Amino acid sequence: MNKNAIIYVAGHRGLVGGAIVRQLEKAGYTNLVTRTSRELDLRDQAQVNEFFEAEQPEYVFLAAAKVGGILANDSYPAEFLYDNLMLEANVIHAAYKNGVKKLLFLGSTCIYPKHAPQPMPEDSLLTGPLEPTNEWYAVAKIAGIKLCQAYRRQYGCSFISAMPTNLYGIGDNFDLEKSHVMPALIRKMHEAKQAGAPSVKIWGTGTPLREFLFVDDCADACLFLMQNYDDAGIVNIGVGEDISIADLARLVAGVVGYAGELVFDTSKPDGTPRKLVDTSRINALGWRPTVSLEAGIRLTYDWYREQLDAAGVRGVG
Ligand SMILES: NC(=O)C1=CN([C@@H]2O[C@H](COP(=O)(O)OP(=O)(O)OC[C@H]3O[C@@H](n4cnc5c(N)ncnc54)[C@H](OP(=O)(O)O)[C@@H]3O)[C@@H](O)[C@H]2O)C=CC1
Ligand SMILES: C[C@H]1O[C@H](OP(=O)(O)OP(=O)(O)OC[C@H]2O[C@@H](n3cnc4c(=O)[nH]c(N)nc43)[C@H](O)[C@@H]2O)[C@@H](O)[C@@H](O)C1=O
Repeated sequence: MNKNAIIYVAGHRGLVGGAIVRQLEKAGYTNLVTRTSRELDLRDQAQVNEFFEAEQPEYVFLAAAKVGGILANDSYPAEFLYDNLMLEANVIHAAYKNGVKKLLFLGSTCIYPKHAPQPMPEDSLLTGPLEPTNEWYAVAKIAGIKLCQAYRRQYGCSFISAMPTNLYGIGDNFDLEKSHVMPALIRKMHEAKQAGAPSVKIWGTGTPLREFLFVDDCADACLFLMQNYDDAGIVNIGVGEDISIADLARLVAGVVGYAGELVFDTSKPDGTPRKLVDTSRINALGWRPTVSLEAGIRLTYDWYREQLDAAGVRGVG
């Protein structure tokens, strides 16, 4: 990618798309094209075709998707399947039709079977049943991977797919019903501290194991793959270490400065018991993350408080 190449970042207002834009700008790329979902609904094929014909992007980071935590995935199976299938099919097909030089599709580690070997290697894809709370989303993401591989095989398109582990960081969604666990814990602990509440509810048993990657590290990996990788095989992006949800809650409580009790609400789902990716493929290519879990939580908490401050919400403790 030369520095004035036309680069379309789909989903630039989201957690990952926002971080990709920050990385691209930091690296000196000057010709970024972005659209909000209001300006361009990627589920609409006519709008997508018109956009690609007009803008002629040379590179595409496909970070637009219908995304959410365990409860949102479990509650809205139709949208998680339909929206994601439509938008990725439209973007990938238009990228082929308009001669895009390279496209990076973002999947997720929930594409792997619920009981995949740990850490999960890329070749465990499609070797067993999926985790029921997110199978709709996972099926759409697997279809996106297969679209990239099909257009590469039939038409020689340089379309690649990356599978990031659970992400968090600046620009995250802090909605308590729809978010992932990290922003939910930060918000719950912060509000409990402000209110002097004696306890905080943590969903599930606290025993599931998850791996967390700071989003700017993920964006760095996306840029690295765009520049250094061109193959049909999918590539995991992760840190290679996991933590139980109970220990994560204790870590977040420490960063926020909340000393109350953690109560486990077992009426909420645990989801997959463990999700740790095998990162040997991306490590062998020469990429590693740089932000530790505790440092990443601190950066995210600082950013969250800045947002509250800017919105005039009491709670900067
Ligand atoms: N968050 C995580 O933990 C993980 C995320 N990923 C992957 O990273 C990618 C981005 O996720 P993340 O940044 O967290 O998600 P966010 O929800 O933060 O952002 C998604 C973005 O997609 C855009 N979007 C959604 N629907 C449409 C549509 N119909 N038309 C146009 N744009 C649309 C939204 O645009 P707008 O704001 O304009 O409405 C939004 O900014 C996804 O593919 C996801 O699978 C992978 C692993 C983990
Ligand atoms: C990225 C990934 O994200 C999702 O999978 P998930 O890892 O299960 O997601 P999660 O972050 O929502 O939960 C992780 C764990 O944490 C527990 N947990 C505790 N307390 C809260 C809580 O307050 N909120 C949430 N959301 N979870 C909580 C929760 O019960 C679960 O055991 C899928 O969308 C999937 O499609 C996907 O790709």
